[in-house]
Amino acid sequence: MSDKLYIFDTTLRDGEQVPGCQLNTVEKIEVAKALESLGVDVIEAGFPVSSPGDFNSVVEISKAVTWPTICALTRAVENDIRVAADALRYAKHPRIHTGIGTSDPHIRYKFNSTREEILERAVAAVAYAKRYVEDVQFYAEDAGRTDNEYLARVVEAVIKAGATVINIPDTTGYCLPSEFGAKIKYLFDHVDGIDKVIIATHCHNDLGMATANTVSGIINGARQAEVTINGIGERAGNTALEEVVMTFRSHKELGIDTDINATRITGISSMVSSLMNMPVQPNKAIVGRNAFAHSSGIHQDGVLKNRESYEIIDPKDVGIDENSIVLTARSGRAALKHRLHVLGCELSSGELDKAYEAFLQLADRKKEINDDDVLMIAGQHRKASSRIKLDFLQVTSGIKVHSVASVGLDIAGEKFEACASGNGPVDAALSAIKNIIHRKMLLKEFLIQAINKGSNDVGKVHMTVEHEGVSYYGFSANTDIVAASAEAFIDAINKFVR
Ligand SMILES: CC(=O)SCCNC(=O)CCNC(=O)[C@H](O)C(C)(C)COP(=O)(O)OP(=O)(O)OC[C@H]1O[C@@H](n2cnc3c(N)ncnc32)[C@H](O)[C@@H]1OP(=O)(O)O
Ligand SMILES: CC(C)C(=O)C(=O)O
Repeated sequence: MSDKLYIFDTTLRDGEQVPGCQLNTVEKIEVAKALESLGVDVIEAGFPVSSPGDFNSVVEISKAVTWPTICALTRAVENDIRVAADALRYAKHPRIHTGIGTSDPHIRYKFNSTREEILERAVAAVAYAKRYVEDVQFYAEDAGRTDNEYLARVVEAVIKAGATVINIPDTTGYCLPSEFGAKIKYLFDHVDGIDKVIIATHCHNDLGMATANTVSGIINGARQAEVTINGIGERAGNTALEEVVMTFRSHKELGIDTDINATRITGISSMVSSLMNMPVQPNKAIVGRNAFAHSSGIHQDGVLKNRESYEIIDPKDVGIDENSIVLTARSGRAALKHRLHVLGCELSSGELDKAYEAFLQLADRKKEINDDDVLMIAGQHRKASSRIKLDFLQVTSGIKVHSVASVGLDIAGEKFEACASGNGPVDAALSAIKNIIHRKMLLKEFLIQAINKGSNDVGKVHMTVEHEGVSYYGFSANTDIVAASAEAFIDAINKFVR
């Protein structure tokens, strides 16, 4: 039996505070429903007093969502709490999240106050919120930099006032994981009544330690993790939901788990990223596009032999069909062979060696080799066993000059050469080929496509050549589109010349 870790998602409150990430009510409902399907326990839907739009979003999310608790944030201010309670009136499980800064910098600079006064305001806010809802969560803002002894006094007092959940935020992302874990342990060791409430972590990522701090807090007794999808949030962001969930799924020996349906993680990550115009960095844990991509030969070989060589999570567990083997100049034969196999091309080991040489030459010119490139390389091997092969091709063309091509063909081991001019380089090259192959041939279809973007890219040529009333298809791909056209023409001719 695992201990349950409650997931409190604040994508729609702390995440939405980020400049450019604001969502309208319809979009927020869409995210809230996705969070519900994901299996989060609490959705922090907004800060109702902050604007009529945010108030309305909390109202509508409360109506739209059934299972999760709906939480609304307030300051330790009576009007904030009244407005939050009003916004939550349709929630099936409402929670008011109230609190105040408890660190010395907050007390001195933000509030120009004293520890005693702040303690009294904290208790009063919780007691006031209790008039409206049973479930009251208290946050000690900047708890990460709050003196532990004082923090323990505040926590004990708000528990006595009726708080059901106590949130210990590392608001400025300052703590070390050991320090944050020790803080949570200190509270468990020094606060009367702490066993009656749930302790929550709410860590920011200013030093890149949000997830580490959250995990450390949970190992030391916290049972609610406050997180956002993709880790979005103020400044460097909040703890990422996907990282916490998958840490506990990966470390079963910790005996802690969530109710999250992790196979929905990738889908909701893309949804939030696109609705909030917030791209996910490619190397982001779990949800970055490279999180399950292997691009170096040694890793690819290892993963192809057994996924677990380089993967601690099965991509299917987070909603990705399969990992990806990205072909680059750092890939080896194992990866190329695998891709060829997936594309239906089986090569002998000698052929694979040759294909690999061609692959490396192309990979040094292009950043990434895609399936069309691989097919092109495999196609070159088909060409190698063809009767007619292109031996050489030279073309001159330009503006206000005639295009001229000279072509050399190898036909069953015998060499032939011819020249021709044309109204463009492709026309000249094809005419030169016709001057060697004396057959009636009609070019019926001719299509050139760039495979990707960029002037260094490979061009694909598809061609249909009619001979004696029958159409023959020819294909080639080459970074030189005139060469690709000549090769596609020869590919088609090879199909009717014996
Ligand atoms: C760490 C966090 O993420 S906390 C949540 C942060 N999110 C937001 O701030 C977004 C929503 N905020 C808002 O819309 C506005 O700031 C409002 C509506 C809350 C307040 O607006 P204003 O009344 O114009 O105040 P303003 O934003 O300028 O200043 C904040 C005031 O709240 C006080 N305050 C800040 N936190 C708290 C708190 N937890 N409890 C009580 N008072 C607080 C400040 O001391 C300051 O008071 P002062 O004006 O007496 O000095
Ligand atoms: C309001 C609190 C929970 C917060 O967002 C923080 O301290 O970062």
